[in-house]
Amino acid sequence: MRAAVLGAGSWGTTFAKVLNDAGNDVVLWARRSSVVSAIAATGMNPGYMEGQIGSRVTATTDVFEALRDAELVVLSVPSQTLRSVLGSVGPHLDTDSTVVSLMKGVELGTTLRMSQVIVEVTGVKPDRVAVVTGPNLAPEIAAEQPTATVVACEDIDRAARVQKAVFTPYFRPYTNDDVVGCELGGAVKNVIALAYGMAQAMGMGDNTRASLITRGLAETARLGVALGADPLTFSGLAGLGDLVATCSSPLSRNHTFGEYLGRGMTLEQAQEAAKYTVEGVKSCLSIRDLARAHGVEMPITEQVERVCHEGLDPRVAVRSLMTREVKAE
Ligand SMILES: NC(=O)C1=CN([C@@H]2O[C@H](COP(=O)(O)OP(=O)(O)OC[C@H]3O[C@@H](n4cnc5c(N)ncnc54)[C@H](O)[C@@H]3O)[C@@H](O)[C@H]2O)C=CC1
Ligand SMILES: O=C(CO)COP(=O)(O)O
Repeated sequence: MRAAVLGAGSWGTTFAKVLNDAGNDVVLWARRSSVVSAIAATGMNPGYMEGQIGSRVTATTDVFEALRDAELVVLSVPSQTLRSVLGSVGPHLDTDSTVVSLMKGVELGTTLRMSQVIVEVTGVKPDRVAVVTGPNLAPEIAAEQPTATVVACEDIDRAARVQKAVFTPYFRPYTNDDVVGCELGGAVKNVIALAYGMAQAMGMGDNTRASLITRGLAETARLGVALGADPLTFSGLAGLGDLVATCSSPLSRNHTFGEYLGRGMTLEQAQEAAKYTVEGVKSCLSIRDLARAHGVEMPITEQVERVCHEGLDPRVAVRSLMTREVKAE
């Protein structure tokens, strides 16, 4: 297949390598010409991925050149920038191309999931949009460590075609037709990983952390079910799998950012220390709004939002969580 990957950050670059290794021709779109020059000269994208991206991958700053004849159009930019990146792209998509979202966020203001933003801005039908998500820390995949993932699409035949296109001995994709559940699993786990990082930095132990993962999954599933997701999705790779990987890994940017906040940094200080995409910091607001709009209780998400955006001390957030009225599991 011919694939375009828009966004040459950590995951976009690594996914270009996966596509290369699965036998596809790939054009990687980067905003900065320095990134394109580095890839042309060395085959690498230093600062975003270790090692060679692959001989079938070329890079360009011209988005229309990247999109030409692309059967797969893979989107991997920070969630809150997707709408502007897509602005001029719609008319340049091939009529039967598949648009693949790698992003894990919910748009601020609209509370739309990334696949919904794609449909709204480009006009493609929802069954042409696939989502790739799961426990997929990019540095581990770049090192070819065995990883499973999910390709979710309403059109299961299309999901199977994407599955074939990204299947390598180190990257094992499963199909799923629950786009809503898979996307929400990916977005909410970033918020729970912020809480987990805070708890870890405050010296809290394994009971606390297991409680956060379990109750975090419970509130994710509650929101998912309210929005029409299959509850089983949350016990799979896009739910529990990604939640465990992101919460427990020092490679996770959300986990690390949570640690900064747990050590007492302000949001601004943490942002100064972390010059990379931390989706949960913005998505905690949109996910909270989405939950409130559907009458769904998401207490961990509510407290993470208050720590991030209202300056609440994380210790006070923990106390608020623990002293809520008791109830049935
Ligand atoms: N890094 C990882 O391990 C994984 C990341 N993801 C998701 O993939 C998405 C992309 O994340 P990463 O590649 O990790 O982020 P990153 O911070 O490594 O790279 C983001 C890329 O987007 C570009 N960018 C930033 N603002 C832009 C704009 N306004 N217009 C166009 N391009 C812009 C940056 O120059 C950079 O190339 C996120 O939603 C993230 O949650 C999903 C799975 C794994
Ligand atoms: O989504 C990820 C792993 O599946 C990456 O998580 P971070 O964005 O926190 O690094």
